[in-house]
Amino acid sequence: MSNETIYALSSGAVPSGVAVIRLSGAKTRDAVQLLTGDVPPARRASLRTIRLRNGSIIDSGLVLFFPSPASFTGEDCAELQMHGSRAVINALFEELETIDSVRMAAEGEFSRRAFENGKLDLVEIEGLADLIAAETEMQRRLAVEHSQGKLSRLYDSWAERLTRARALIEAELDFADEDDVPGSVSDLVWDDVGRLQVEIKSHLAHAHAGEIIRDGFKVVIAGAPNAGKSTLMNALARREVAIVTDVAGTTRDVLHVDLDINGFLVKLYDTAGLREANELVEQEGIRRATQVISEASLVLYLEDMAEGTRALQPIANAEVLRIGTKADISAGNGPDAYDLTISAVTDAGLVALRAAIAERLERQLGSHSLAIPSRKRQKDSLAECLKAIEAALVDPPAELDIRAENLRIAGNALGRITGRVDVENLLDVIFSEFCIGK
Ligand SMILES: Nc1nc2c(c(=O)[nH]1)N(C=O)[C@@H](CNc1ccc(C(=O)N[C@@H](CCC(=O)O)C(=O)O)cc1)CN2
Ligand SMILES: Nc1nc2c(ncn2[C@@H]2O[C@H](COP(=O)(O)OP(=O)(O)OP(=O)(O)O)[C@@H](O)[C@H]2O)c(=O)[nH]1
Repeated sequence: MSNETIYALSSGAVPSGVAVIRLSGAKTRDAVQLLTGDVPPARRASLRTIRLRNGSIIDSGLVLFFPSPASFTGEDCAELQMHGSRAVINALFEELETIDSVRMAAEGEFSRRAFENGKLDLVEIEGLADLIAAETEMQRRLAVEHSQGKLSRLYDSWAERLTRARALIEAELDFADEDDVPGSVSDLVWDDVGRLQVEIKSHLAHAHAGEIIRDGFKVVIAGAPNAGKSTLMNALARREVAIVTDVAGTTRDVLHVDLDINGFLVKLYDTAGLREANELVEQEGIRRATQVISEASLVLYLEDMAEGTRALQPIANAEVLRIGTKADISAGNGPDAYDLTISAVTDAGLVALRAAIAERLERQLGSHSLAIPSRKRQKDSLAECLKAIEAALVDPPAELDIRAENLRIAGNALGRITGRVDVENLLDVIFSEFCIGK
């Protein structure tokens, strides 16, 4: 596979002002020569006319050549920066297809080659995928942290400590008879493994924050029919996402919008009004509402202050904000009955509500660095690492060779996160997340 040269459109949707077509592989130099008549000086943007073999002009563009190994993939790479029209790109691609062992890249194939050539590790690759998908400021910051190797360096340093510990234990095993490895060496080893255990535990405890930043903070609007749930959803989304009527039981399906609150992704859900329903569709709606409420990080529990109608209690493991609605027509039982009162008609209370969501979110996240895991894959391997360390430290201690074996298992779990240890079966899953051209 890797002796083929790949190409793809790496910039966004066409038409665009400029389109970047990337090439990587052994035939890159030949392809550039064929298209432009020469190979421009390394890493310098050079304006060239790009032609078909028969001499007719496709377009003029900037051409960059990155000789191996100093390129994104580590192979010979080139970029053709052309006018971003479908016709220009099609003509260029057709010409590239005529070159032997040059073909269109698959999703993530450039990044995969960068990984295979040791340019990026798996955490950096995942960070890059997250960076490309980032929509909010905090997602961007987290992704930058990952893509720049901050997390990888931490895992590598932990893996090194485990290796050092094992080396010292092996020495103790080898020289046990000779009595020349002082007992205190082994004490130092286990002290450090103990400290490592504490560090990994605390790191893992922050995974939840990483997941919330990457995947979003789930906020669910719940309450009795007609409480004003869909109206609030529309007001927060600033568009008509949900149907609003004065018919109780209008919302059936769970509706969803993404909000950006203080740079955090907030996933907001509108649910069917909670009541004893006889009708099948509404019952199903309520079942779905109950389900999403149970997964929420924060529930906005709405009550129409004019009606004072009490909904069925939602089943929330999450924090609940009690919100009195329709403040323009009723003050209800007074503000004390609610955490907040709002009116979607006058917009009263909406700024305070956004601030309250942000406050709950930031409180649930806690404040710490962004060198934290954000994916289940990372979390699972860290948990595995921790389990093996625990086994190595269990009291009363096991035989020394068994303890050393547990340290080896722990180190491998860390190595799998960065991809330095057997991960072949994971690669297809990870790289399929990318778009073509990355
Ligand atoms: N035009 C263009 N812009 C781009 C990219 C690109 O590929 N092309 N990138 C693509 O993601 C990002 C920048 N990331 C890059 C990362 C490494 C290398 C690279 O050539 N690395 C070599 C040389 C390093 C050096 O000279 O300092 C290497 O690592 O050996 C290039 C781009 C964003 N902007
Ligand atoms: N005066 C006033 N009316 C409101 C306000 N918010 C919603 N309403 C009205 O209350 C009625 C019900 O609003 P919806 O947003 O559909 O209520 P819901 O809770 O989504 O209702 P279901 O989908 O049936 O569960 C509509 O007629 C809205 O126009 C408000 O702040 N003030």
